[in-house]
Amino acid sequence: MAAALHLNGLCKAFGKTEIIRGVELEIAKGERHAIIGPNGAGKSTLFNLITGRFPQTSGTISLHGADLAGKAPHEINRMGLSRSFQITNIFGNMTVFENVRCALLWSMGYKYSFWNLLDRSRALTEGAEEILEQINLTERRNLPAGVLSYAEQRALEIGITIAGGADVIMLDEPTAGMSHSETDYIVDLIRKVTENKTLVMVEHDMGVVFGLADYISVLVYGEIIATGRPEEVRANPKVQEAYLGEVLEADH
Ligand SMILES: Nc1ncnc2c1ncn2[C@@H]1O[C@H](COP(=O)(O)OP(=O)(O)OP(=O)(O)O)[C@@H](O)[C@H]1O
Repeated sequence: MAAALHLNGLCKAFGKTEIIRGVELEIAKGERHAIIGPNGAGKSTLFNLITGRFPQTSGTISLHGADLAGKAPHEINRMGLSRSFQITNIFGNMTVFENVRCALLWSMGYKYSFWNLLDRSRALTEGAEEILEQINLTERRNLPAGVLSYAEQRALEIGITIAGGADVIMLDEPTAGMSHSETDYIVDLIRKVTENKTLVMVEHDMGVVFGLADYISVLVYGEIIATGRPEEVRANPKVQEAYLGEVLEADH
């Protein structure tokens, strides 16, 4: 079976500066995979390459075996990959329910185009209600999204990301700026909504990474210096030296 995501010899240069330098990475279907590494290592760039925001300089990216070369972000989204943004994507004046419904309409509308209007409207409403339930926002459904707490807005953002049923979910620093209790809440939510899906996330909080990820890849200066199970990565001397030693010390 093809990997959910396969990066092969992936490179990206901005002008003469090589930012991603020959990344090889295979993420199996159903795996929760975290990409960690120091600031400026290229994690966001890697995300932007996978999601089609930047074209790669060389190498290939495949999603379930299909080459993504030349595909626009919305095409990649419709092939089953959905990402969240560090900066929130929410419409503050629209209700929580409308935000989710709108995301569903956008990402699934084309599949419904042959349905009649009433069935389509009913399916969208039911789909949005299901997502609200999953992200624990059913009771907040009629509030303008702008009045939700920060953690609730991030939960809504995750709901918007999973709307449309993508099976590869990419989250960029999902717990950035959160307190411990908010972080625990969002981690539980991510675990729940990514059940049976493939998760790729960039995250700086090592508690989150080690608690959630099945596999971790460490990106340093545009190269993956290690990939493995959390305990293998933690014990890897190269990783300790390049990144984790410092971060884990800072955490204590
Ligand atoms: N569009 C661009 N043009 C030129 N250089 C860029 C561009 N985008 C990113 N870079 C450079 O690429 C390098 C990697 O940046 P990137 O944001 O991918 O790192 P990161 O690992 O996500 O960092 P952080 O953890 O701080 O978010 C940085 O030196 C950055 O200045």
